[in-house]
Amino acid sequence: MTEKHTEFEKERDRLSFTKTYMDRLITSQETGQESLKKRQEDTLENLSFKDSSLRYQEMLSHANFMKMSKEQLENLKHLRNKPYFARIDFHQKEKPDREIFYIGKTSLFDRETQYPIILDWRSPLANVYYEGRLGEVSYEALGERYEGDVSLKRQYQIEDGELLDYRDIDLTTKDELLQDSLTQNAEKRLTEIVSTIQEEQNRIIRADLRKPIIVQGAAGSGKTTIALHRISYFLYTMKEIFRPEEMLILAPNRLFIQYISEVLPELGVDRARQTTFTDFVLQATGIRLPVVTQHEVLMNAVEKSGDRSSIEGARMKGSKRFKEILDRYLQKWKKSYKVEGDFTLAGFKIKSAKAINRLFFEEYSYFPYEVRVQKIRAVLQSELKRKKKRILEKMAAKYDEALDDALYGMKDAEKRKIRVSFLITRKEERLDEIKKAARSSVNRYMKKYPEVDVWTIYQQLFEEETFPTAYGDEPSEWEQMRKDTRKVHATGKLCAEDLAPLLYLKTFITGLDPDDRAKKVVIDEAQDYSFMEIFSLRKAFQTDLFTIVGDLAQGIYHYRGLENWETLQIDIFPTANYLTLQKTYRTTIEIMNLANRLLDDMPDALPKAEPVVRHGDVPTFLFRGEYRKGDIHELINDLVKKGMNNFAFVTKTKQEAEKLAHELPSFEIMEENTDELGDRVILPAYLAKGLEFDVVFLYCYEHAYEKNELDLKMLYVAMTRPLHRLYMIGRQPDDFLLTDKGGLWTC
Ligand SMILES: Nc1ncnc2c1ncn2[C@@H]1O[C@H](COP(=O)(O)OP(=O)(O)OP(=O)(O)O)[C@@H](O)[C@H]1O
Repeated sequence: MTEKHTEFEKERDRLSFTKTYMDRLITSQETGQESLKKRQEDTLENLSFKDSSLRYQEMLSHANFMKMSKEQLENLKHLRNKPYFARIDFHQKEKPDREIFYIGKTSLFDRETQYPIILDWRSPLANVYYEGRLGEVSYEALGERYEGDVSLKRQYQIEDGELLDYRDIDLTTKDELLQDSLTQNAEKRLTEIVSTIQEEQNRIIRADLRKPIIVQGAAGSGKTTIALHRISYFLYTMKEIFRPEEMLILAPNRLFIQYISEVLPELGVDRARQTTFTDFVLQATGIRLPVVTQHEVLMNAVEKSGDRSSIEGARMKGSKRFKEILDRYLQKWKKSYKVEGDFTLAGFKIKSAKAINRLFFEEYSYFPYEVRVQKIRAVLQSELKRKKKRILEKMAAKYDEALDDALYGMKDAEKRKIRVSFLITRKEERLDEIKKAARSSVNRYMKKYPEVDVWTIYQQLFEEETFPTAYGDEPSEWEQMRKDTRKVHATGKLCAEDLAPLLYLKTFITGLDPDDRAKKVVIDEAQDYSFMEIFSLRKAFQTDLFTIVGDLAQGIYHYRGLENWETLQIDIFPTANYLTLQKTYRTTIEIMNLANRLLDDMPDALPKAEPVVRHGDVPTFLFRGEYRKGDIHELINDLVKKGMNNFAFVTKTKQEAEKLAHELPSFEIMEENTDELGDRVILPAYLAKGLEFDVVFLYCYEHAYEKNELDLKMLYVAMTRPLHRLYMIGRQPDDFLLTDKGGLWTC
């Protein structure tokens, strides 16, 4: 018997032991659940309306427990088919022996000895598997540093609970598991990659969780995937402090949310909130108006080239300069909260205007204006309550004194009678008046504060008289932007670039509702965010826990988006860790080489993406005139036979996508709000961002790509979408900036 064979047997035994242990757990959990269910049914049957709330609470906690163990049970059953994917042999310095640890998606402990049968991939010790190779290593857990020696790293191929193969990784072997996983098709959209996380990716997932992180990563380098794995790691490490619902994932569009949704449960983060920046701000501000999207602005500029005003407007409203304008406007608006006149009751001072203003402008200065107002209301109410009694007593005493004077000081009986009766009635009336006034005095006083509606306040900023006071000595193009904004607002719409300022004003004026708050935020495709957007999010959530991932080479909204990451580091997240991802996993060397050439013509000096060694067919140009519909279908059928599952036609503009949809009825056109990504789709390049397909056809009808920054970036996005094949169908190679170099069409 060979050594490998004996070892294989041992591994098979180990897998069988793990599965048996899991089976026993599953059976005991199922029995436990049955008895819990029975108990619940009994309680329900015997429950009457007279039962105490304690009984109901007991039932509720049973139900919660059942839910929890049901989830655990489902997890266990799911894991049983692939309990672990790797093993490390680790000899910790202080310990006498080497220990073997199996690493899987979640941990499993021996109930009696508490020894880990499986280690969670997110556990500190598992880091040793992802970091570096064999030999001396160290890891940190609960603030302690442990050192030791890794003598073996082994990867397993397990399917349906059966061990198919294993491979040992040493200094020379390449990661075969990774190679295997990359040759698969995009049948399941985005997947979890816990078994093949690479060293540079692991560093991002596990980078200091208390600090913000900014990641510049090439197309296909795993930014989206890594950001989601980082949430999973975050929740695992910080489970005592954070709940999944407190995480917010901001995606570029709804299509993308649907695209990532499959991987979230796999990583145990499906309860994290996922939305787009637009939807989030509309929800947080309660504004229900249609938005002129940035795609519309972009398409307007692309399709009707020449109209630059909306692009210019977007650039201004996304800038740091605009934040300063808003700050000035807020300062001015804040002044309207200064009250004049003391808060009194029946002429008695309850609180002076000076003291009230001090509360607003000094003591409560950390709160949004409206929260300060509510706090002042509460203070006035409580002071009124405290002082009202004394005022009534004083008033009653004043009348009683007058009564005494009348009773004992007036000699004329008739006059005395009239005076006494008047004073008694007046006293009652006056006391009633004061009590009545007390009921409404706070409300009346609070009317001194301005009425707020963030949308109205924002619109007022663009009024002819208001704007100059906020924008100071800006050049005249700001005046054009002001007029353009007014025009859009007059149609009952708002521009995409209005959202960040609205969120900013909302944060300072009213603050976010508790339901809208988040404690950790992930921003994907961050290159397309403007300074104002990221700044407003940082202010709104008042946390530094941001994971920001993006690729400047894909910044198709560069006119409004971030030009570089330093701006974020300097002005928004000074403590941020900045990391890069250069290796790219999605596509083949041939496709990436072609796409990489576009980077040479881009204004920013961006490093080229390094494809992980995977070869494929050379990208092909097809003349549209010669290539008819029938040919395309034939080509697709051929590719299906070769195992390709999903296909996308990517156009430069939306108009072209619509035209093509008429020609290819078996393909579905994708819109911003489409929430299901099909297997045969047509979409413009800006919507393809972040997505991937087995095969991509770049299609040009009449809108060819030109050598300007926007087109280069759109083409780069489009070219980096395929996993396996790239075709370009157009009138001429130049439509895709291709030139003939030695018989090969290249960019
Ligand atoms: N370590 C890995 N193991 C296996 N597959 C990986 C790994 N890293 C990334 N991938 C795969 O590479 C592809 C690209 O990943 P992802 O979409 O996260 O990249 P991205 O950087 O966000 O891309 P883009 O910026 O182009 O949208 C996905 O199919 C992902 O599953």
